Amino acid sequence: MGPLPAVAAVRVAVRRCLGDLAPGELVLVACSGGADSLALAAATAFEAPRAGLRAGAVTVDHGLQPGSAERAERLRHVLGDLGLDPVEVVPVQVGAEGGPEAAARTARYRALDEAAERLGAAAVLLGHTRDDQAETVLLGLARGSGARSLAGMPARFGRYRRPLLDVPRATTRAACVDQGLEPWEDPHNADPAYTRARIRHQALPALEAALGPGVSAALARTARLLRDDADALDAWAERARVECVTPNGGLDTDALAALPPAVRRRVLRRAAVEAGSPAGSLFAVHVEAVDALVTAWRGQGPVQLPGGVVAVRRCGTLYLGQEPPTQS
Ligand SMILES: Nc1ncnc2c1ncn2[C@@H]1O[C@H](COP(=O)(O)OP(=O)(O)OP(=O)(O)O)[C@@H](O)[C@H]1O
Repeated sequence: MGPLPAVAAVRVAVRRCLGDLAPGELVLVACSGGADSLALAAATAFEAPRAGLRAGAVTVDHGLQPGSAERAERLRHVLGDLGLDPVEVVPVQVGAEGGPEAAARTARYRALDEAAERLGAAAVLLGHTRDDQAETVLLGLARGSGARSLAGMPARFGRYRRPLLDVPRATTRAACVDQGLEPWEDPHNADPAYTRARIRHQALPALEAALGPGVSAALARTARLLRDDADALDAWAERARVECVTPNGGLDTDALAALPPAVRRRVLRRAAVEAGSPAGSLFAVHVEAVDALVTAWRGQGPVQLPGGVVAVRRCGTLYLGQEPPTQS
């Protein structure tokens, strides 16, 4: 008898994701002990050896909840019993910058990066599912984000891979039950103090009740479509930017004005980031203010951007830098 459907679905997703790795390479599963990454760990332990790969796991102990160290040790044994080797528990210190969730994420990725370097891993697998992707898109919609944000999480970035982006959370849960695995339920995931939890437990169920089932799948599909669109627009903007650059390092406002707004805003955003504006602090309002120097010019003064960057228009040229250029 073959594996049960949920177990098979997770394994197929993992098999597809590992196809390009060379025999003998090490793949690490980032496992929190939750249903998604536990099902991912079990599937990787099964699939990797069949592809000639080695499979290990890393679990990061954020130390934020009582008993987290003991839980991590128990998980180490569960992962070892699945056949993963090595299995590492990495304790981290979580700072405060950007709020508790962002600080935990920063500490986690740093620990995962270090473990991957130290162990020489070719890939690190994350357990984000189709439902996580839908939640990300809904969050972006609620914030009025552009295509890049609505494109959600990429299936790959650097050494990281997300094999389960097309797999529903219900399937990872069923896969755990079918294999006798007991996932840990992070109380934060149900805590309405967190936006993500409210999206998961209130917003998406309300949408499904009003619009019918399939909303999560549709949102994840939107992410896939918008990723292609955003990639195409980014490539267009990169070519357009080169054509807008003036001999003295500014941007020609006539050339900018001739671009479609979606392309122009990307050119301006990129120019601001290159001038030293941190990408994470540069919002649509900032880019729109710079855009007004091009498309709604009425002699307005410099635009201040995060990171001390200033955008200023002089004689048909837009300059972005730490200091406005001296008048010539
Ligand atoms: N403490 C951790 N140690 C290792 N990897 C982690 C940890 N927390 C999260 N991850 C990785 O990041 C992914 C997404 O994290 P997120 O916090 O959304 O998931 P979770 O609900 O805690 O766990 P899961 O996704 O396993 O159900 C996890 O699937 C896992 O691959």
